Amino acid sequence: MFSLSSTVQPQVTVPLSHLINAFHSPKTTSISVSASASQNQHRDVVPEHEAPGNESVLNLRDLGLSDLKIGQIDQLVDSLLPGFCEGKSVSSHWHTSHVSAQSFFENKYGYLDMFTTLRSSCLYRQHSRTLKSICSDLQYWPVFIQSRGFKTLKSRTRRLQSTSERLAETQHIAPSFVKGFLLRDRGSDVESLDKLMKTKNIPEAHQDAFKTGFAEGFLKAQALMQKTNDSLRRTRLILFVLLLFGIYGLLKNPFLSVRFRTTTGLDSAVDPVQMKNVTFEHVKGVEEAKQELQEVVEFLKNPQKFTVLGGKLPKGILLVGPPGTGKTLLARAVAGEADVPFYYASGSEFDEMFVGVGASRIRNLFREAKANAPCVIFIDELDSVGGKRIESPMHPYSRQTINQLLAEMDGFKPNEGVIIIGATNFPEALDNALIRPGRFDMQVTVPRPDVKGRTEILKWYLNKIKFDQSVDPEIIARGTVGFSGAELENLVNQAALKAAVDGKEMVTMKELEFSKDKILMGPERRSVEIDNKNKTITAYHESGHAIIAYYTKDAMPINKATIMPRGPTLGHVSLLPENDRWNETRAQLLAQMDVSMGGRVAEELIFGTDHITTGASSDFDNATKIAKRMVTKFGMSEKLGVMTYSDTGKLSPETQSAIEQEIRILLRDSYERAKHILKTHAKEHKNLAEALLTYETLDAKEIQIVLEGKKLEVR
Ligand SMILES: Nc1ncnc2c1ncn2[C@@H]1O[C@H](COP(=O)(O)OP(=O)(O)OP(=O)(O)O)[C@@H](O)[C@H]1O
Ligand SMILES: [Zn+2]
Repeated sequence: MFSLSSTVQPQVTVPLSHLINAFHSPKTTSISVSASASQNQHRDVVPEHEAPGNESVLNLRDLGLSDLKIGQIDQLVDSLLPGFCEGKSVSSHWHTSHVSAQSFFENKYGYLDMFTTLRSSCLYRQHSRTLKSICSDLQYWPVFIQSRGFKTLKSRTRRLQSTSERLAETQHIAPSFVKGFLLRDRGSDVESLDKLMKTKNIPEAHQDAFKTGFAEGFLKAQALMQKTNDSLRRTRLILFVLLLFGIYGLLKNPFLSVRFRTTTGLDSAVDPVQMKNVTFEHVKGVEEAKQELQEVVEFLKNPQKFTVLGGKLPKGILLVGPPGTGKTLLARAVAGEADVPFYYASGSEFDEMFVGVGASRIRNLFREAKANAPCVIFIDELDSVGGKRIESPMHPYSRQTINQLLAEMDGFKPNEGVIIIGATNFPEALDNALIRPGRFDMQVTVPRPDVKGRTEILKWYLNKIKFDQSVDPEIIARGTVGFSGAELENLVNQAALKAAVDGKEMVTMKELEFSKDKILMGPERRSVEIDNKNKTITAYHESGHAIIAYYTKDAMPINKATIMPRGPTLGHVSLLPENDRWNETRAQLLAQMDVSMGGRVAEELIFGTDHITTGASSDFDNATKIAKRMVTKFGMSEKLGVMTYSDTGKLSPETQSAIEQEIRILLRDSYERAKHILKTHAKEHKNLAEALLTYETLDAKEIQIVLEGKKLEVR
């Protein structure tokens, strides 16, 4: 509430000239309001004794009114000077100015005119050239900043004050927030109300009322304004920071967003990782690769040793091998063995749609690495950055990226201590420039592990879980030809999960076999309902394979037989090679064909020719492939001789039919051999099929027991 107490009379003596001066708007400052104009309304007005020019300028702040609301001032003025507000000369101006905005632009649009603001600031005067260009750029932007909240009486008083002192500046009416910045540090020349009343001879009787009135209003307004001021300050700060960002962005790079992306993407690319915890101990089954990389480790540990002898080590090493064989692990182990920083980057990170982004990432990566030499830079999927697909519309800047990589590799000396290790699954896809001497000139093959390697890898990962002593990693290794290190790790993990699900305390062979089959053939399909007739057919079919494998000298040993549906199959028999087979003999190939034929032969012998099923198609596929290779590739047919026939479609019709003839004979003979074995061992065949119907799955030992005519222990 802003009201003067009722004791205050309307004819209170007020320093009118001061009030008038204080309420003057910029444009009326020069108009001197003579005391006589209002003399007839107030009897005790102190006469104007000072000329306007000499009079010390007084404003609302001097009176402690700087935070009063407009309405409250009106009220105050009205109670102090009844009829004053009706006076045309001053009051009309007052009313107009507090409803209108700071500028015509703002009045019209309700937004700040940013450009006028900038132009009117002293910043603009100091850095006129830079800001002028920004202004001219900015004005085409459809950005307006809402100015709500800036129009306070405080800012108006400041304006009044600065106006009286620097009239010229007020020609450009700057919004209050800029004014605020400009006037913020000015020293206050506020005189105390006491001093003021003394110098202006306010009668003592009215001094208290005068003070109380002002104090009340001041406090009230202060509380109301506090909130506005806080948000005002915050908004000022935000706007200022945004403005600085904008200016920085414009000066630095027109592609502001790209710039930010680059930096964030790059950070992850150049963060070195100290790989002390990974050593060659952790990489199993790739002994040759480890040996070749050992000298790189020596070099990183002691570069001087190599420099003294004048030896040059390759700058780049290319690890080539199928996915999951441990290439990344090997590169980490090199850094770990030498105890140097390891920089990991994936080739696909450098593949960017924007000009120069990939190249600049490479530049940064190498700059960072060189500063921390000796170290290892590892670029995974090198083919995606160093591939041959130049000028592809999907990767318009890949050429730039390759060039940058080449330039960086040429840019440091061989003995500087930076070793670049690249990894790829397709060395053929690499740009030739990358694999010439001086770049990735050393190739290390990381193949799929052999049976010995697989055993080692399985042992390594089995040691990380709880497993039963009966587990024989070698048996699993033998049955996982072609598995990579990553797949073997997965196999052990799946077995551990299976054991946990089944509530077992340890992983046994059963879980390991289970997860092997799951990876090889897909998950079991227990939910599939198979009728007894089909089950019986499957049991005899699978037993047929097993019997042939068991009684054929050169066939692989049986590992397991099952009639549990899995993936697309209804059952299967798995055989285990004793070793990885690098070479196969004619007898071995024929034995494989015979085992394949065993399924169909069994169906025919047991259920009759009319009841054979479609279930043998993949067996025939397999047998036919072997026969065809024997004839056309391995020179194992007497009739066609030791000659290879690569493109059978281009051969003469005679040769083609001769090949077909030979394949047919091989298959027919194989079928007959299988028939002979199954007829001979009909009893064992029946026993095995019935055991399968009872137990669903039989392992090698159990099959042997059944075939020896012994009884299986009840499980
Ligand atoms: N020889 C191995 N010895 C031990 N663990 C291995 C081996 N090979 C692979 N692994 C396991 O498999 C994981 C994946 O291997 P890694 O990432 O090194 O393969 P990669 O050859 O780099 O594959 P990609 O070509 O897909 O990048 C490794 O982290 C490790 O746990
Ligand atoms: Zn079959």
